[in-house]
Amino acid sequence: MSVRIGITGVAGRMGRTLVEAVAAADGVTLAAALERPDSSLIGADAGELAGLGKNGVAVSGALSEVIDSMDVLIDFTIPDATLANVALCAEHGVAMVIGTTGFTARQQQQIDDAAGRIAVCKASNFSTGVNLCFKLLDMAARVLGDDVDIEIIEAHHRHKIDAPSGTALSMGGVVANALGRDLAEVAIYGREGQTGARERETIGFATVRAGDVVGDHTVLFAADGERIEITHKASSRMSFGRGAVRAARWLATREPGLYDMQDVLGLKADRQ
Ligand SMILES: NC(=O)C1=CN([C@@H]2O[C@H](COP(=O)(O)OP(=O)(O)OC[C@H]3O[C@@H](n4cnc5c(N)ncnc54)[C@H](OP(=O)(O)O)[C@@H]3O)[C@@H](O)[C@H]2O)C=CC1
Ligand SMILES: O=C(O)C1=N[C@H](C(=O)O)C[C@H](O)C1
Repeated sequence: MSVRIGITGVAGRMGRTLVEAVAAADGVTLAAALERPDSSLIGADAGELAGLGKNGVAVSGALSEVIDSMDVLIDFTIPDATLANVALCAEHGVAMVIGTTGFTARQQQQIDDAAGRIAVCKASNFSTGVNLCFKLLDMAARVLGDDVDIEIIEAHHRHKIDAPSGTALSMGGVVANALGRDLAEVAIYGREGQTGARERETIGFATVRAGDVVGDHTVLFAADGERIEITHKASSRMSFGRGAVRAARWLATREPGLYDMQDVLGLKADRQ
């Protein structure tokens, strides 16, 4: 059985990549493509928009009109749009893959609540490499403990609207958790002026926005006399697109609940 997929934000950088990723994957069909209701692209062919040639799927401006044609909605848009889609998907029993970043704690709670009714796979980063890095970071933090200063540096393209990146925050969460620290208490989001000396337990974040950088992340563990850096560099959005489509296929047969890419890749021992 082919999993029927809807993609919203289809004219965006990730939306177009996702159309390409669905076309390249086995066991999935593009059932619907969505954009803002007021977009000039409503009615355009989604395949042409993605540079693949016509695929016969016209861009729609209303999820309510096409929702019953899909098993899973993939959403890489903006938080407000994603939340409106979460509510409709929960009503219609449609699973969701969520790649959007920049949610507030309150918005995240709304997603958690919806996951009581539908299967949701939400990840700040759908690439296999970044998810492997999460495991490496956990191991590094546990081994290095409180003997190192930890700093997280990320770089993205000039169009990115949220900072730090969702991935950087997830990486901070992984190392904080491994060290028994609360990220909300120890995170330092940038430094300026007379900051005073660094306190060991803090976790610093530095953000670069420039040009067309797809997504670079480095976590630096610095001790006296040696440094370890764990770095991931994405050079193509297909690394995220392929992962999101893999997650959609995996999600189609799951019970309601909140999952992430670690579940999809089998990296969580307790969910096998
Ligand atoms: N988890 C992961 O692996 C990854 C996550 N991301 C995240 O995905 C999100 C999107 O990134 P990116 O593709 O670069 O951003 P873009 O701005 O290129 O794309 C977002 C698209 O969503 C559209 N959109 C906005 N509101 C709506 C709406 N109500 N209904 C339908 N479409 C809507 C936008 O339209 P318009 O331009 O007209 O506003 C735009 O086409 C970001 O949060 C980013 O951080 C990105 C890459 C990987
Ligand atoms: O906006 C992007 O481009 C990306 N966003 C995600 C994030 O915020 O971590 C993932 C990836 O780094 C690209």
